[in-house]
Amino acid sequence: MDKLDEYRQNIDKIDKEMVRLFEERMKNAQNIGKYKEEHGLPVLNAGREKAVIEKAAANLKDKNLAPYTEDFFENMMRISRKYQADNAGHAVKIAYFGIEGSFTYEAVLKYSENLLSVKPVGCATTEDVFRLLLNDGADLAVIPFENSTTGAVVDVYDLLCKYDFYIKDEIFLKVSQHLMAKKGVKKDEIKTVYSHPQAISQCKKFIDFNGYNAIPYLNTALSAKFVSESEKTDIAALAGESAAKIYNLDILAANVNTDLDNYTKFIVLSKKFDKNENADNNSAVVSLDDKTGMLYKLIKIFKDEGINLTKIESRPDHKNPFEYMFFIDFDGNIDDENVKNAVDKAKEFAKAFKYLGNYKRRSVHS
Ligand SMILES: O=C(O)C(=O)C[C@]1(C(=O)O)C=C[C@@H](O)C=C1
Repeated sequence: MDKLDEYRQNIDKIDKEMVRLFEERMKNAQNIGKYKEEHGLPVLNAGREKAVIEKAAANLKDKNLAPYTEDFFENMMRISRKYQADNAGHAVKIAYFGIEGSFTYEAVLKYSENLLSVKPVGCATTEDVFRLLLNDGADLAVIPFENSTTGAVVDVYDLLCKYDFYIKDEIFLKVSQHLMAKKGVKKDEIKTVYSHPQAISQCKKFIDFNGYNAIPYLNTALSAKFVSESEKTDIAALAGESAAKIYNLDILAANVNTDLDNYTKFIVLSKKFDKNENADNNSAVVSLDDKTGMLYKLIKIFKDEGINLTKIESRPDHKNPFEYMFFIDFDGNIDDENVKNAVDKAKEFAKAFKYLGNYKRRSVHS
């Protein structure tokens, strides 16, 4: 028996023992999952995960293995969470854009800190997310809406007009893009980078400086997966840190987005309108007749009710070329008398007025 066979035999024995321990661990995770469901506790416990990872690293004899151990435990607890959610009786199904490791997936995790069991369901395109919610394949949907560097995620604005869903909440996430490639690939070998068009725009300076050929891809995490599965060694992806971990890629350059304070706002969509007494922000989309002073008159409705209009974003009206729809946000709860009045008056005044929801305003620090 040569040395290779001997090492492999050792590994086989270790794996057998690991499978036994894995099964035992998963059994306990399942019990914890049941307990949490019965006691109304969320599956994700970020504090506990941090403590588990720190304890595992502290137990190492060879400290060089610390980053690998952290990776190993992070992944194991991700699997454990998924198992808990898969076994839960009442998990909230959340449709989201992308696959595990996408920024939207991170947003779902952040949102699920406040929920009991959550089953994230990944979708390849933003419209697939809307379709899944429409066809009862999900209870809620999470979708990117606006980025602090590149602005509106325009197709989502258009989909909000096409489908009749309500915005139920918003989630802010700091977005850091990293250049990542297969293990062993050097940065100077890279010629082509793949990513979502928004990520490509966010990293434009870095791409231009390095002379990369940038190819748009469906999603940041999908581009990372594509790179990990490709035979090519001159390609890289632009994606987040968790995508690098999940798809086993090396980060060759970190934080390559032009604007380092780069945030994305995600919205949570629901089919039904739920009243929320803490809600203090309204969204609507309005179209107006193409006549002098119409926008002024719309704004005046809110001013006269003493309501702060916090956003106006115009988007082309696809049914009427070179006419525009106005996406507006305004303060207040829909049960406030002045908000009700303003909405009623705006509905009467506008050519079309679609109320998009009443939810709690969050900030990049929340
Ligand atoms: O300890 C818990 O609360 C668990 O649910 C178990 C576990 C784990 O696998 O260790 C899984 C998910 C939590 O986010 C934290 C830890």
